[in-house]
Amino acid sequence: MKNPETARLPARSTVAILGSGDFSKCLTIRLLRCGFHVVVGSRHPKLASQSFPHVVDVTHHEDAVGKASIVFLAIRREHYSILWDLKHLLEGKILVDVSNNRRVNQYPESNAEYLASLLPDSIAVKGFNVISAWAMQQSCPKDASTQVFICSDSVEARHQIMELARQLNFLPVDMGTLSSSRDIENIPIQLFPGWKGPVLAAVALSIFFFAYAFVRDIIHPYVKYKQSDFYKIPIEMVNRTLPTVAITLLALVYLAGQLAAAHQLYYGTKYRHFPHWLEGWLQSRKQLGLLSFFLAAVHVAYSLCLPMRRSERYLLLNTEEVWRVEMYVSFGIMSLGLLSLLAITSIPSVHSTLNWREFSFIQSTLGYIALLIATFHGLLFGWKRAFEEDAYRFYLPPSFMVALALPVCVILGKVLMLLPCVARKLHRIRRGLDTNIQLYLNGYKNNMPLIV
Ligand SMILES: NC(=O)C1=CN([C@@H]2O[C@H](COP(=O)(O)OP(=O)(O)OC[C@H]3O[C@@H](n4cnc5c(N)ncnc54)[C@H](OP(=O)(O)O)[C@@H]3O)[C@@H](O)[C@H]2O)C=CC1
Ligand SMILES: [Cu+2]
Repeated sequence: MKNPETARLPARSTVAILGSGDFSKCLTIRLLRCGFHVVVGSRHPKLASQSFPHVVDVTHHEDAVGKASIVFLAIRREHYSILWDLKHLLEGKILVDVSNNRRVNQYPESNAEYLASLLPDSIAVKGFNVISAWAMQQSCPKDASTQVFICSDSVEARHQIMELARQLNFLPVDMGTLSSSRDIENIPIQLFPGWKGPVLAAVALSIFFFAYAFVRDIIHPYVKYKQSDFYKIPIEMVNRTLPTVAITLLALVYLAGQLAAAHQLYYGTKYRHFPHWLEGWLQSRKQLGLLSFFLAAVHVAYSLCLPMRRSERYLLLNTEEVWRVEMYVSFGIMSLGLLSLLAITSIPSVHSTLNWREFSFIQSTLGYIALLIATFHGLLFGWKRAFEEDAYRFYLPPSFMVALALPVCVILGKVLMLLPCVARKLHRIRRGLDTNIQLYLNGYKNNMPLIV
């Protein structure tokens, strides 16, 4: 078996592409733009050449692979059998498999491993499959969407293709041996893999809080006073459910971190694995936070479209009431503002402009502050109602009170966690004061008082 060229790829070197479909066309454009020469292999070169720029050499498969040491396979896995006839021509060449499947784990082995078993004398490299044809022909902003994952059993070939990716203005990510190709092939076809748990949690909480409010605020008046409030379902009920779910999700974001800290404290080490469920929970904090943000934003929209009838009631309210309403609206807006900051900083291109400390300051410190303010928003919304007798229907308290239980616990948990830090700081300040007083007294004794 011949070795692939190890030198860096000089510009104007030739790259071959088999297949003349969308991916082939877009890859050709990118290669040309970055100074490479391209030769395309097609079953019908005459026909295919019409859709490529003139400088591209569109020819038969045999001819194309003979002209380059790197060959991109822009054909589907189902058609890899045509490579069998080119076997001797492809010996020692680097074959880049860019293919994707329609379903996760569609075949027993990954496409790249299948290719390697089909042509053992060539060098299979997996890569570029996460880039869509459309993104391929874009000029290239440097963000997460330009990452390409590359793997191969040949270290040299892998490095050579990573270098090529860099020259095409992509960000190559070294994924090691060809056994990673299955994971790489699954990347573009997973539908929101990290979102399943958080969305299920949001849906379950929504159903719970909606049913809760429905029983309390619709069924109860109906049973007790024959009063029909069903018209409240589309706006009032929904707007009662949204903030309760939003604040519960936000509390869940921080509860996971606290459980992790408790786990570490309990076992006295941070090198012990978290249980599976906690690991999953920790990894879905970003999604939980974004869902919370989304629901809070919708809650604001709903609140705005609740008729401005409240403003008339202002005339009837006493000063204390006006204060309460003003403050609860203001806290709501503030916490939404902070939540949008959290949401924006979790976008990869924004995230990458922050260092680790900045990111954790925004996501952790400001996140807790957002939770605290949102809790105040809820408390101010109904501090009086909680103590009124008719607030309890079927012995059920208003849903905002149920929803506030978890955030309050999480905030108390954080305060508990902060206590040792505060105590240590106080201790340090006191020790500092003690020494200063001692110095002062000593100085006083020696007739030279110190100013502290
Ligand atoms: N389109 C995209 O956005 C992306 C595509 N990919 C992957 O790139 C590969 C190509 O995709 P795409 O360009 O969209 O597909 P197309 O269907 O547009 O093109 C595939 C090409 O394969 C050749 N071909 C078709 N049938 C046969 C056959 N029976 N035998 C041999 N060759 C055949 C044809 O070229 P000719 O007629 O010249 O021989 C055809 O142009 C796929 O594996 C896909 O998974 C990966 C990432 C993104
Ligand atoms: Cu609110």
